[in-house]
Amino acid sequence: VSGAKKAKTDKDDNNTNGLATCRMLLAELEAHQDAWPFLTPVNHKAVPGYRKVIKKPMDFSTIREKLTNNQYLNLETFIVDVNLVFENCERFNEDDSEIGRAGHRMRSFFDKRWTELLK
Ligand SMILES: Cc1nnc(-c2cnn(C)c2N)n1CCCn1ccnc1
Repeated sequence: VSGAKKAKTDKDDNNTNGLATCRMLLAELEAHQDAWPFLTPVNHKAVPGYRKVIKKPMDFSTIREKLTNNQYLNLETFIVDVNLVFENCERFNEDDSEIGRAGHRMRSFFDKRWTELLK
């Protein structure tokens, strides 16, 4: 029937809810040379104090899992989790430390990229 409403899928509309942008941004984060501290969950059994201090652990593999399981409503909810990775890092690590510096470099890379993509 002409004019029948087609089911809306994000394949049809360019980048519905920004999920294609999320996939692009996450791939860039995972590939970044300073991503190494953030690729997998912090092993809280091996890191004294981590579980007590960091109430909401987050890392890039968990974000990847959530994206794959369609757990992000839109770009905003994705950005909340990415920023959580960097907030946790700043809370637990000295600015003047290997991991602390990696976190600052990753945060400024992410801020630059998503603002570029959203322009
Ligand atoms: C992320 C992150 N924030 N703090 C840590 C960490 C892990 N151990 N210690 C003493 C920390 N301060 N991490 C995870 C870093 C994961 N890592 C460490 C070496 N290779 C990966």
